[in-house]
Amino acid sequence: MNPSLSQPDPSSRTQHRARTSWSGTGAVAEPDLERAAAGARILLEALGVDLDDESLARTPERMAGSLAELMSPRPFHLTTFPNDGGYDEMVVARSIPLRSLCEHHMLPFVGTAHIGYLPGARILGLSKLARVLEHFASRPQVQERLTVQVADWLAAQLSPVGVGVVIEAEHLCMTLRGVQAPGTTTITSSLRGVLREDSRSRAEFLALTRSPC
Ligand SMILES: Nc1nc2c(ncn2[C@@H]2O[C@H](COP(=O)(O)OP(=O)(O)OP(=O)(O)O)[C@@H](O)[C@H]2O)c(=O)[nH]1
Ligand SMILES: [Zn+2]
Repeated sequence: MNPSLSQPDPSSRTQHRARTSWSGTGAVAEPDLERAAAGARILLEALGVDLDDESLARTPERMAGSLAELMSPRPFHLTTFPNDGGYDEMVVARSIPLRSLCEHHMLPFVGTAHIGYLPGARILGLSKLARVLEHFASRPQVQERLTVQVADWLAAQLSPVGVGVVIEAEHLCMTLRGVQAPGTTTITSSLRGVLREDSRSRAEFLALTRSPC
């Protein structure tokens, strides 16, 4: 397991690598783009696509590159600051855009996330709430696991009093194909600490994720 994702780091900046190698979390190894393009060519031809057309000639390479891009989290460092002011109310980043890849169909799911926490001794650089989402979204995923991974990571890295993650997403495998239920979105949530145990804190967090700007 990548130690930077499992252990709180005493320093305020922890580098998070773009690629990870452990199994069971949807993480992927370095891509072999040449082999991926060859595979995409076989797939498209088997599906009856004519790749002789000039416009499609490089489609296998583009397809391989696009999928690899959706599985490539950008590296980021964790930045935290001492909570000198003793801030003890909720910090919530709302409507963070999300794109990920359904691990069953390799089709995108897209939506928004609301991520918040009740600070303890340290506060988090705000952009890191979006960066950690992007980190775990950039791999073949299921929405439930993504939601839990973001909450677990924040709980482990920040030791906050509470953590809340709500994700609402449209799965193209459900809206464009298969059952074809356009407009359906799926909501998942993961709460830790006080946000899970205290009904008023939970209600406050969930209200903040819903209230108009
Ligand atoms: N729980 C969960 N299921 C997902 C997610 N993304 C896709 N799925 C579901 O994964 C399931 C895969 O089921 P299968 O029956 O093997 O696949 P399928 O025959 O293509 O199913 P249909 O989509 O119903 O046509 C489908 O029900 C998808 O809706 C997710 O993030 N979480
Ligand atoms: Zn799917």
